[in-house]
Amino acid sequence: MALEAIRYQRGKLEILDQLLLPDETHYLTITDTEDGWKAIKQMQVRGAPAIAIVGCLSLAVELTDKDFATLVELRDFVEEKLDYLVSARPTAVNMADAAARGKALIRQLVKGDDYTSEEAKLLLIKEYESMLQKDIDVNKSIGHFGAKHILQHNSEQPVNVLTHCNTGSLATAGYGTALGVIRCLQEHKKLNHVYFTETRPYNQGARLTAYELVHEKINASLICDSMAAACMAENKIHAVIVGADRVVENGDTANKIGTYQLAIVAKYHSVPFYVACPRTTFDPQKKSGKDIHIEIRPSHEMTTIKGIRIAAAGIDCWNPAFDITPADLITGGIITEFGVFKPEELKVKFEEHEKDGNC
Ligand SMILES: CSC[C@@H](O)[C@@H](O)C(=O)COP(=O)(O)O
Repeated sequence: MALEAIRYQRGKLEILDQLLLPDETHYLTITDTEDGWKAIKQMQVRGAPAIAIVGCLSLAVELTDKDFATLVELRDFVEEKLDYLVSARPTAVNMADAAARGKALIRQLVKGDDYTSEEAKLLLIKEYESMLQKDIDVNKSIGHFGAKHILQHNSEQPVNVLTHCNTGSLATAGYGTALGVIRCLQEHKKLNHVYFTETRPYNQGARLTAYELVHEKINASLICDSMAAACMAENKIHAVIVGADRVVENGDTANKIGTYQLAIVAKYHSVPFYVACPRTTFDPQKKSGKDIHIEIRPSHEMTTIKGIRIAAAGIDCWNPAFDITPADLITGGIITEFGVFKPEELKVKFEEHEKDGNC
């Protein structure tokens, strides 16, 4: 059975508390945007697509039983809540993208003046509800294109891959991005072995990816982040595949801290380096990685594990949650729901699909 990280029915939202995994399976009830904001900030839900889905569905549940006297009142409420949700975690762009689309929809409904506030509210709720299935469909396309590309470059033989952080069912509505590619390779019996990093400091690899890989019975070995170079030197790795929190116009990519060093090591060992992400992770407003705001997380996420101190008391910490991988290190390509593209092609490719009404 697939892991269910987000449970939703109209007016009711529950998320699997990822801070308690793998030891405890506990679903947390989200009743409004304040609960949604807190769950995102504290990383009870994390991963760029899942952040956007939970943020938007937290607004959907808050709206369900709320009445608005006018369309303008509804619009002002929605816009304020969306801005609030975007502020929870600044680097991942998917929530900001969903907020911009939500605002555009509500403004269009207000302008047309064809709906009552109740009807407009319902349209927005339905839009956000559709994100769950859309995300799964998008991830399956990413999986398909990524697996196909990797196999074409490896004579269709089973491959060994290396991944970082958690990009699977827990980070999305289901299936996953980089982990979706791995899942697809496994489904086609073309996956030999997965090496994956523990992903310090918050151990999304050791806690969450390990949990998913065990659940899916995928052949895999956990490595410490510091073992990646030795792993590539000693084992034949056919591809490194990671997710993304924000890809900007020139293809520079923000992803979990440690991604940049993996890309450098991959280049040194001539291993193709892939980024797997949906269109909603692309931010054409920002020109290069230098323009991306990197979230700095609290020190205790480095100095303690489950409340137990592992670093000397009193030490200062620098704890950026993400780093930037320059486009020229993304040598395999960027795997999207529309195909695999070179980083510098991405903007044009997405514009073509937008024109065709696919985005
Ligand atoms: C499909 S998830 C893509 C990224 O969001 C993922 O690789 C990542 O960096 C997650 O970081 P996190 O800090 O756990 O939210």
